[in-house]
Amino acid sequence: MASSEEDGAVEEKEQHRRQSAVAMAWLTLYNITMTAGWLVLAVAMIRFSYQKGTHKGLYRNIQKTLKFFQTFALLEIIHCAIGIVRTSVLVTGVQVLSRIFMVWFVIHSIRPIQNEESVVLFLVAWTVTEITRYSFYTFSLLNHLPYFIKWARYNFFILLYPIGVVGELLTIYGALPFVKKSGMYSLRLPNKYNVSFDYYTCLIIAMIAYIPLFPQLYFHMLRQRRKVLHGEVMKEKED
Ligand SMILES: CCCCCCCCCCCCC[C@@H](O)CC(=O)SCCNC(=O)CCNC(=O)[C@H](O)C(C)(C)COP(=O)(O)OP(=O)(O)OC[C@H]1O[C@@H](n2cnc3c(N)ncnc32)[C@H](O)[C@@H]1OP(=O)(O)O
Repeated sequence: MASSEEDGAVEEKEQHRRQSAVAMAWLTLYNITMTAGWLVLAVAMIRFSYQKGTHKGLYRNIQKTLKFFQTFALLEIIHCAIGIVRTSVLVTGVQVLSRIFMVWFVIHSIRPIQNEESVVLFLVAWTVTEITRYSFYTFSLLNHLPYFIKWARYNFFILLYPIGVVGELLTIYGALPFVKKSGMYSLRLPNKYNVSFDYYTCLIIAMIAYIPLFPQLYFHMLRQRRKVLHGEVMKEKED
């Protein structure tokens, strides 16, 4: 009896070990792919600016790569939900979904704003952040993390986060007149479903949502920074 219980425990441990190995292999592959994707985007942005000397047309030039890799990041919510990554589903969900919203429901959908300077602002902030973040995860998983990458991961965001947010908010703000004029994605009464939806109001609500949500993400990163760079033990994780 005791022996069959021991066998069960050994079997369970072995299964757990195999599952973590698969998860680690998948995360390494995922992070390498994402680092490469955002690097391709950075090179394309630099090359475009160098050749054309203007930001006009930049978004159209890089849009396919941006859409692909930012949409692929939806997997991060799944990584948290299934527990292969020790991060809150809520924090990751807000971060990833707000980006998806920007990419598909703002820049992709509202063409007249694609050449705004504010788009460049958040594109640069996102790109530098993601190259640093995914290379940080990759090197950490490979147990060869250069200090510079670790430092960059937990310092760059201090400036890049506000820059990205300002870029996003200015872009949404710039889109409002076009949305109002075109009535896009809106449903007016009367209609056969008997419901109304106003995309213009939805965009204003999204902008207001930054006020409570962005500080949560920023303070989360500041806590991570204290933990990783200064070795402080956080109450959050102990609980
Ligand atoms: C749907 C309608 C929406 C309407 C709008 C609502 C408004 C919302 C406002 C939101 C504002 C967002 C603005 C934003 O888009 C602007 C920008 O991004 S600008 C550029 C600057 N940005 C940043 O710096 C982003 C920083 N954010 C992040 O890093 C993450 O997204 C975040 C989830 C916030 C934090 O990351 P995390 O908690 O994962 O921190 P760590 O990196 O320290 O990792 C914690 C542990 O998890 C392990 N981990 C995580 N991911 C991976 C992975 N892919 N592979 C391997 N391991 C991973 C990591 O190693 C840590 O492990 P451990 O604790 O064991 O060390």
